[in-house]
Formats: sequence, C-alpha cells, structure tokens
Amino acid sequence: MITKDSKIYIAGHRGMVGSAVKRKLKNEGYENLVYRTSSDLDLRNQQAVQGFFDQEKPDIVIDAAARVGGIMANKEYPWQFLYENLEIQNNIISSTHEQEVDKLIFLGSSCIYPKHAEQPMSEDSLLTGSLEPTNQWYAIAKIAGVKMVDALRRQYDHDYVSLMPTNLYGPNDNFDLETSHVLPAMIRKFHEAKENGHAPVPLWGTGSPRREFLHVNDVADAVFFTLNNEMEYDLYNVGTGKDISIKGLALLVQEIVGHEGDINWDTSKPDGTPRKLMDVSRMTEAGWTYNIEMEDGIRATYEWFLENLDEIKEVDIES
Ligand SMILES: NC(=O)c1ccc[n+]([C@@H]2O[C@H](COP(=O)([O-])OP(=O)(O)OC[C@H]3O[C@@H](n4cnc5c(N)ncnc54)[C@H](OP(=O)(O)O)[C@@H]3O)[C@@H](O)[C@H]2O)c1
Ligand SMILES: C[C@@H]1O[C@H](OP(=O)(O)OP(=O)(O)OC[C@H]2O[C@@H](n3cnc4c(=O)[nH]c(N)nc43)[C@H](O)[C@@H]2O)[C@@H](O)[C@H](O)[C@@H]1O
Repeated sequence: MITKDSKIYIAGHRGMVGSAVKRKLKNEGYENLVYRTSSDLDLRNQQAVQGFFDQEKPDIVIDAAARVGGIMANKEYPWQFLYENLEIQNNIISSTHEQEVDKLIFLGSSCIYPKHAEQPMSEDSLLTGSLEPTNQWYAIAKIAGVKMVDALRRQYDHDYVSLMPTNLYGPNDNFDLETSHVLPAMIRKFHEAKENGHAPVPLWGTGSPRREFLHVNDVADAVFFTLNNEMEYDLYNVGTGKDISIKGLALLVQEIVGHEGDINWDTSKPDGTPRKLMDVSRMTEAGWTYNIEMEDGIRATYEWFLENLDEIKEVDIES
C-alpha cells in the first residue's frame, strides 16, 4: 500500500493529466516523486525505459504519458497514435511488471468503447462493437493497454488498474487549434475572436454530438483515490455521468469568454462519435465521485489560459 515515502514515478508529468497528478501528490505530502521529460527519457525506447526502471526502482507507477490529441489529430496521424502509444505503454507496463512494482495506474480514454455503445457506456461494453473510425488507432492501442493490465492482474495477482477518463480539460491543456480537443479550441477561438472585434467563430462538424467533460483536477483526485484503495476490478470509468451537446458547450464557452459574434459550423469537419456518456457507477460504488462542476471548471480554465497566453505552443505530431 502507498505510504508518504513510496517512490512514485509519474510518466508524462508535464502533460495536462501528469501535471495535475503531480500537484495533487505534492499537496497531499508525497515528496518522493520521480519523473523525466521526453527529451531526457524517450518512452518509445525500450532499452532506455528498462535502464530507467533498473536505476530508479519505483514502488508505484502512474502512466499518464501518451500521444494525445483531438479528433483531427487522431484522424490525420493514425500511425503515430497507434504505434507510439503501443510503444510507450508496452515499455512502461512491461518494466513495471519486471520490477514487480507494487501498483500501476494506466490511463486510457472513453474512446475505447464502441462507436454505437449503449448509453451510458459501462465497462462491460468494451469490445462489443466496432470503433469510431477517426480514433480507432488510438483506441486500439489503449485497448491493448487495458488488456495488458488485465492479464497481469489475472496471471500475477498484481494490484494494477486501468482508469478510463472521459474528455478532460484544465490547466496545461493543448490549445493548438489543429491538434487540440474541443474545449481548449473553443476557449482560444472565442477569446481571439472577441479580441478581434467579436469576429465570427468557426467550429467543426454539426454541433450535434454529445460529450461529457471532466476537470483534470478531478482525474488527479480519482488517481489518488485509486492509489489508496485496493480496487476490485481491472477497469474503471472516470467521469461525471452528465453530458452536453457540442452546440450547448459552444454557447456556454461563448458566454464565459464574453464573445458576442456569430458561430459558423464547418460541416466538412468530422463529428466523430455521436455520444460518449460514461456509466460511472462502478467508480461511485468504489467510493469516488467528481467535485468540479463544468461551468466552474471552464471559468477557472479560461482564467488559467489568460494568465498563460505566452506559453501556448504549437504541437508538431510528427516531431
Ligand atoms: N486530454 C484528454 O481529454 C484525455 C481524456 C481521456 C484520457 N486522457 C488520458 O490521459 C493521459 C494523458 O493525457 P494528457 O491530456 O495529459 O496528454 P498531454 O498533455 O499531451 O501529455 C502527454 C505527456 O506524455 C509525454 N510523452 C508523450 N510522448 C512521450 C515519449 N515518447 N516519451 C516520453 N514522454 C512522452 C509528454 O512528455 P513531455 O511533455 O516531456 O514531452 C507529455 O507530458 C493519456 O493517456 C490520455 O489517454 C486524456
Ligand atoms: C478524449 C479524446 O477524444 C477525441 O475524440 P472527440 O471527443 O471526438 O474529440 P474532440 O476533438 O474533443 O471533438 C469533440 C467534438 O467537438 C467538435 N468540434 C467543434 N469544433 C471543434 C474544434 O475547434 N476543435 C475540435 N478538436 N473539435 C471541435 C468535433 O467535431 C467533435 O464533434 C479522440 O479523438 C481522442 O482519441 C480522445 O479519446
């Protein structure tokens, strides 16, 4: 079980999720944290990852490192989303097992479930139907990770768990308009249009898909809960259990940012999965629920965006 002295490796500590987990652990008094940037340790390199685990011998591993992006990035870079994610998670999970690490938390995503899964989507709907084509590459990699965790639990009785968060947002998100998810894209587009005399805002698709959104601090809280509890199952959904249409989200972000112009929907861009609402009853029964309501979370994220405008970077998937 985790103690304040446990050595905890956070893979992907500079990302949105990894940085939130790091903040949470530090706030709770866990100081024995290890991490590396991708330039110091390329997690695609098996030998380098094995060497790092041999040297550091962590007690606990949180895998929040991945090639991540929104609908267009997933659609346009199938190779990177499939192969890099398989490489990263294969290397981390196999070294975690070889070093007999006490606990592993593997982070995946709600896109592992079939495109037309019954709503809300329970953990049992995994592999019951075909995937959404735009993100099937990423989903197949993440499903392989979930199955690796399941296999290690069954065969070696390891206390390893996969958490599948819904769509996330918050500090340190990717605000690059080509590769980001919808919520950071909307914050940036409405803000820049407001600055530009309330110019019209171009958004993608029809606006009719529905999505569920969770603030990243809540995911960090769910990771902390999972670290501190022996979990009955290998796989847990993490979300709010509430969703909103993309059109509804656009109106909410527009109001929070204070943009007063038109919205133009570019229907040449894909809608993706029609609906992705999580059944969160397994996690609720285990004893965890979310805290941050969406409107409060978006307001706080817009404030963070304004304070960090200089830090907003372009993301090059092929680098
Ligand atoms: N964002 C969402 O909406 C969302 C939703 C559900 C689930 N998740 C899951 O949460 C996890 C983290 O997502 P995120 O949104 O935090 O992503 P992110 O902000 O893009 O962060 C990903 C991190 O992975 C690291 N990384 C990527 N490739 C690497 C490599 N080859 N070697 C070493 N490190 C590498 C990066 O390290 P450097 O910064 O050092 O380059 C980065 O810090 C993912 O597993 C994702 O599936 C995210
Ligand atoms: C959580 C992630 O969700 C991702 O799917 P997914 O929710 O469709 O990804 P998002 O990129 O967040 O898009 C959600 C919805 O918002 C619409 N949308 C409208 N305007 C925009 C915009 O300016 N930018 C973006 N990005 N979308 C926009 C988009 O067409 C889609 O219907 C998966 O591709 C990943 O693999 C991952 O699972």
